Amino acid sequence: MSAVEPRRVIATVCLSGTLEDKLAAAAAAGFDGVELFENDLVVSAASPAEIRQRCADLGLTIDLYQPFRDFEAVPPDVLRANLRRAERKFDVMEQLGVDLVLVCSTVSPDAVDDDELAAEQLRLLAERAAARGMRVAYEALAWGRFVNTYEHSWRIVRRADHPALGVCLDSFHVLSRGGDPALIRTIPGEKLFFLQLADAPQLDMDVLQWSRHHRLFPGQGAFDLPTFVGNVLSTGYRGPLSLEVFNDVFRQADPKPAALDAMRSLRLLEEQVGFPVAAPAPELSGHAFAELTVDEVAGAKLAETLAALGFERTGEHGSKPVQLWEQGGARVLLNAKAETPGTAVIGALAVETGDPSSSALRADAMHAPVLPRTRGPQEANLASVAAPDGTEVFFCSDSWLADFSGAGASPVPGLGITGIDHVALTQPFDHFDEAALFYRSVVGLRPEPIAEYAAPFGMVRTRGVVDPTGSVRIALTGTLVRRGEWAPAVRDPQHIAFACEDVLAAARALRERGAPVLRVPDNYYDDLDARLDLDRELLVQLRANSVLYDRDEHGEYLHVCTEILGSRIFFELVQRIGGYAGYGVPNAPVRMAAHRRQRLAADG
Ligand SMILES: O=C(O)c1ccc(O)c(O)c1
Ligand SMILES: [Mg+2]
Repeated sequence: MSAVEPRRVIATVCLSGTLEDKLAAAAAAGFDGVELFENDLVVSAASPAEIRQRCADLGLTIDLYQPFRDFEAVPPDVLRANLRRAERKFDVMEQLGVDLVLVCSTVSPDAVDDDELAAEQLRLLAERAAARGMRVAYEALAWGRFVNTYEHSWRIVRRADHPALGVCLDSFHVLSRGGDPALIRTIPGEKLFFLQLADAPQLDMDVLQWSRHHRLFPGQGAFDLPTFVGNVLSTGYRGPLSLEVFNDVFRQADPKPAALDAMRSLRLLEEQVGFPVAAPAPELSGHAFAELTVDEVAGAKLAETLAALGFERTGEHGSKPVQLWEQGGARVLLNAKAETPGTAVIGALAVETGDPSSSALRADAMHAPVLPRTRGPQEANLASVAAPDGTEVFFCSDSWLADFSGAGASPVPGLGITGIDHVALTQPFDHFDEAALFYRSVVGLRPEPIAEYAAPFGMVRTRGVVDPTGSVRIALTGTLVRRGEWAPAVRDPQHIAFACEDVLAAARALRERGAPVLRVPDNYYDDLDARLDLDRELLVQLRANSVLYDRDEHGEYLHVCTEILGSRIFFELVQRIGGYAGYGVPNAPVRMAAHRRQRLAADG
């Protein structure tokens, strides 16, 4: 693979805002250039020359002007009008300083199914473009009326045989139709004028709707983009890698973080196809700790619950109001820095890496800069970055423990907790796909398949991101849409799930200790019995102790939750038997409804 970095380009359609917002965001994220969408220019008060200057000031080139639609295979009078329209657009392009225009395959009722005519007319267009020092890239839309595969667009371009006419490849149009990207290798690289990249979730729907609403940045969906791009690069193509993502959420999202999300996706893709990377993600060996940001009141409640769970308060931070609680390999920090009464949120999570400084380098290369931090002279130098939802992610070896001193014995015996199994973060709507990509590209976790389910307060999806050895797990949850003000009594709950050797025994002990265990209704156990035909005695025990149960093809999962503590935290004890790989997703709606009952009862 070439050691030369590719040009990184983003289509203005990917981002929200006016053209000024989009250009500023693209430049701030480090893009080299943009595909300028006509709509963005038409609504702008700036002249094309001013837009050109603005881009130059930001260090951006305009790599493509688009789209030009419904040009080819038309009767003579329509052709005349289309050529006139094209000349007007060439005028605009001249002022913009852009020499490449994208022409999409026609969807017009005026067009006829005639490749010879299409090629002849595109050749005419290419001649007009060439006379002005410009070129035309012809793109097969997946829903094009006659031309809807890249092979077909290439046949027409070959037939037209003009140096100013080439193909624009768009991964969405190829992969959404199940096209074979290997045939791309038969196109000479110099006839590939442009490469547009988009991923998408695997949906069974009309391809135009799929494309206009659901595209994702590479690495966020189900398409095999590394293979696709590998094929393109093998032709000798060395033009830009350009993101063209039509997505309803991104169109409304703050363009600055959206552009960073886009840039991360491109960097990850570059790595996957063999471009040099600044720093590979080092191996991880587990969760070092989870830190809860609390106020005094919620902090006391959480401390009490941790004690009931058998945690020991083993230390105090040397210079900050932070307590360390431990059991087995599980470590929780309570940081009493919150000012809002009742606050209890996951402020930070920490992963153990053999090489914290490489992890920090990796994060920086993936556009997640290390956060500034104040520390005392003797304290460990911990690097952390901000996840899209604001959670701080630390990279640690075990030296951080030296910052804590003093110890206290637990008032009650431990409950067989061995470590943190996973940290579950409810993502603000708009940040779900961005978060999965963040953990993948910055931290080196692998996204698992998305589970989608109906919950009391909306359709919800959950996706785990896990390191290759399964030692670090983060469960991301989010709603599919967010409309209106109606909301559950607990907004965006978060939890820490502790791995436990015997959840039933632990649940029994918790009940005896009067710990705030979440009550699970009888209907759930009746349904469990109907669905899974569990052993009688096991079912009795689960029911008596409010323990939830699930199984998959690998094994079984027992879990028990506490009530919500403070604003949005609960703890969970989980027991994986025989390689169960999930998070008890079928039980999530039961838990959500139970937490609402608990909250309403407490408020009531
Ligand atoms: O949806 C469209 O119309 C459209 C326009 C231009 C493109 O490059 C594309 O892939 C789709
Ligand atoms: Mg396209």
